Amino acid sequence: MNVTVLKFGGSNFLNPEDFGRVARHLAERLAAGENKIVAVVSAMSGTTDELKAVMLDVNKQPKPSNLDAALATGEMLSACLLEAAVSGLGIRALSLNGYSLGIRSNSEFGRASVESVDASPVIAALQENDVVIAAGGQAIDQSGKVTFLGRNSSDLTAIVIASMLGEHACEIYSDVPGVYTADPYLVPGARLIPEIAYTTIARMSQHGAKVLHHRAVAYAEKHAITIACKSLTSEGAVTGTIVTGHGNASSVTVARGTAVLSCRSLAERNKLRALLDQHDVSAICIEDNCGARICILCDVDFGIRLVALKSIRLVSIESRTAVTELDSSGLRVHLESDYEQAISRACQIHQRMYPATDAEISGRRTTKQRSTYSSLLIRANKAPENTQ
Ligand SMILES: Nc1ncnc2c1ncn2[C@@H]1O[C@H](COP(=O)(O)OP(=O)(O)O)[C@@H](O)[C@H]1O
Ligand SMILES: N[C@@H](CC(=O)OP(=O)(O)O)C(=O)O
Repeated sequence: MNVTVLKFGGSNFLNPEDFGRVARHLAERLAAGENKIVAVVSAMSGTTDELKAVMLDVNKQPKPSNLDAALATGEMLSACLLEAAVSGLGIRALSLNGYSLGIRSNSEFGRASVESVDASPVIAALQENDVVIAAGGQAIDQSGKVTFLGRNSSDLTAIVIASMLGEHACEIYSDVPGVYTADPYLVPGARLIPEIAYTTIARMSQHGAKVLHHRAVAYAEKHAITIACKSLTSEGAVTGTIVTGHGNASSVTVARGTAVLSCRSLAERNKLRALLDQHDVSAICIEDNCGARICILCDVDFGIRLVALKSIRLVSIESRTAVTELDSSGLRVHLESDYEQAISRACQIHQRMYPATDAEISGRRTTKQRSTYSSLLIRANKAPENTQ
């Protein structure tokens, strides 16, 4: 069966009307001759943070499995809303979620790893429907509990589904058309990279380039899946970057909310480093004269929980923004306590890498629109537009 696999990130869903916009794009693709479509969706922009905050309001230390089940509802709702929008256009559509997708993970709640896949539920759904919608970032463990695959992990779900269906390509839609030399919302003059190697984008992603998830990129490389990074505009889909085996570019990344852990000795820090590596948590040792420190760059909550589970005693944990320059000579990480300071530093580094024109320098940073949890619920209670 010839299947097109696409993923729509939370940045595509700022408002409930956006489900209709994505549904119309899927309808156009089918009308243009595509056979079957799997659309993987993320929670609406900002929803995962809001769900987490609500849970922590109710219980400061929820069971990890309980928290995962709550976070997964963000993507489950998006999948239901897209199913409603697509079927409202008269297209046969069905949504699946962690319980029904056929993706199994281990039980490392908070950032579980995919262990096995069974394509039969998705294939059965595709036989009966033209569009199958999958809730991203979730799976089930051995005991049937839903697990969360980590922040921004819907990309991983899309690549896993493409691979399980034997496809060699996956389209990832975001609010930017592709991978840039820096976050284009923060650094004026950031340049679009038309083709980039898996290893280069994976490193950028581990250091804060959210546009693609590094574990999704690693899975794509292992299973020879080409990723097309795209954006849905009023003129249709635009492709900005293709991720394949080639392409390199210097870049600067900004990762907000990284955790700097001060250990009691170098030996303890090395032990901690080994533990984080073993669980595939990106971290770097800080080599300076300020003691034995290590910085967790992604999966921060999961990393800190691991440390607590192993009863490793720390001197302190501090939050920092990490600014990383990546070029052919390797990478350098700068840690800043002030976010605005971190952005200025990123801009300076980028200006050194890619001297900008006056127009680019005077360009102002753009901000993103975020929806709120309460407005989401109020709007989701309204009848879908196209279901008369
Ligand atoms: N180097 C980069 N290239 C493109 N986008 C980047 C980069 N670094 C950070 N970003 C950010 O990644 C965002 C897209 O990722 P994300 O917010 O997770 O989108 P989605 O919800 O669609 O998955 C962009 O809006 C941009 O702010
Ligand atoms: N629940 C995930 C959803 C996800 O993957 O997000 P996105 O595709 O919008 O980066 C998160 O926000 O972490």
